[in-house]
Amino acid sequence: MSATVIDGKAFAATVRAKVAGHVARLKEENGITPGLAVVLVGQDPASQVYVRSKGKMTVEVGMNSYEHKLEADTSEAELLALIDKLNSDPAVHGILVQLPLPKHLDEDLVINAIDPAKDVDGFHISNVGLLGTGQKSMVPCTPLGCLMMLRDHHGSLSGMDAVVIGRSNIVGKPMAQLLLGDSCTVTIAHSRTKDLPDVVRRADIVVAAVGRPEMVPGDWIKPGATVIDVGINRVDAGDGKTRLVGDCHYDSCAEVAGAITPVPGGVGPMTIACLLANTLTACCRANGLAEPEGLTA
Ligand SMILES: NC(=O)C1=CN([C@@H]2O[C@H](COP(=O)(O)OP(=O)(O)OC[C@H]3O[C@@H](n4cnc5c(N)ncnc54)[C@H](OP(=O)(O)O)[C@@H]3O)[C@@H](O)[C@H]2O)C=CC1
Ligand SMILES: Nc1nc(=O)c2c([nH]1)NC[C@@H]1CN(c3ccc(C(=O)N[C@@H](CCC(=O)O)C(=O)O)cc3)C=[N+]21
Repeated sequence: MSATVIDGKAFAATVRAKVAGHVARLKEENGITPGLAVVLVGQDPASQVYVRSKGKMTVEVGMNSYEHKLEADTSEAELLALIDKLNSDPAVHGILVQLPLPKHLDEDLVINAIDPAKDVDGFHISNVGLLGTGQKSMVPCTPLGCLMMLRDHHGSLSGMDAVVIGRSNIVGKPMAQLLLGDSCTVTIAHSRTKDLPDVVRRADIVVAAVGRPEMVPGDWIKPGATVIDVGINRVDAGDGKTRLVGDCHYDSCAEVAGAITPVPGGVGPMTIACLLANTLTACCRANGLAEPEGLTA
């Protein structure tokens, strides 16, 4: 069998076009322009690339983008003061603090200082709790993007066996909550899981969010299963250059799977599209306007 390739790049473009349509209407009918503030602390090159591409796409869909680049040695008090300012700025509807933060800053403290209504990453404890109890919340972008692709491919996910490999707060745990919300039977695997290959072999849906290049081989995949590869790993390409690979071994998984997301061009672009969708949703909620349909979980 040769898997259907789920084209995240193309799907993300349709999500952004939908967002852009709503933004245009918000401007015209309500005189409101959604605004997204991205805060980057330090000079990590990979983070700088992401922040630049987020800013570019924010502007492309018609929103205002506010970038705040702080020195690596910024104090916690300075960062908290900036978040305070953004929390009370009515032009800012979404706030994203790029992770990871430099070691001297307490990530939990910083994230929980963001107004939950503006927490477009969905990392604030209030949003985590709302998601866990099935209430309206801000849903983390990467898992939301994965869910959108799964729903689009399968229609209903009800009753499917799903295995999420990875239990991080930003991907694995919220992904498991969303799959449970769609009535999958969910297993969360991690570094202490016994017989990981056997666990993965039971799954109709495999979401890999580990951070280990090409860790999941094709012979772990149940024939016909759907593989969502969240991993973004930069590896040596041999010729002095580097290339991106996922957490799944693409060629061998694609031979057995029914459907698979590529890296690059899979989950990554959907993450950014969902960030813009969340910013639009936050803006609508802040202004008491109807939320766009199909852009939240
Ligand atoms: N496409 C996108 O938009 C995004 C991609 N990513 C990528 O997704 C990947 C995961 O990110 P993130 O969740 O932040 O990573 P973390 O490092 O926070 O979590 C990794 C998880 O994988 C588990 N793990 C590690 N080794 C193994 C193993 N050998 N077998 C089974 N489980 C293992 C860990 O288990 P334990 O808890 O026991 O240590 C942990 O739960 C990375 O490649 C990252 O770059 C992340 C965010 C967005
Ligand atoms: N507060 C916070 N929120 C995040 O959502 C967040 C974060 N911090 N820190 C870092 C991770 C990583 N992440 C990615 C987003 C897009 C791509 C993406 O668009 N990737 C392209 C390739 C990009 C390239 O070529 O490097 C693709 O997969 O096709 C990847 C990774 C968001 N993260």
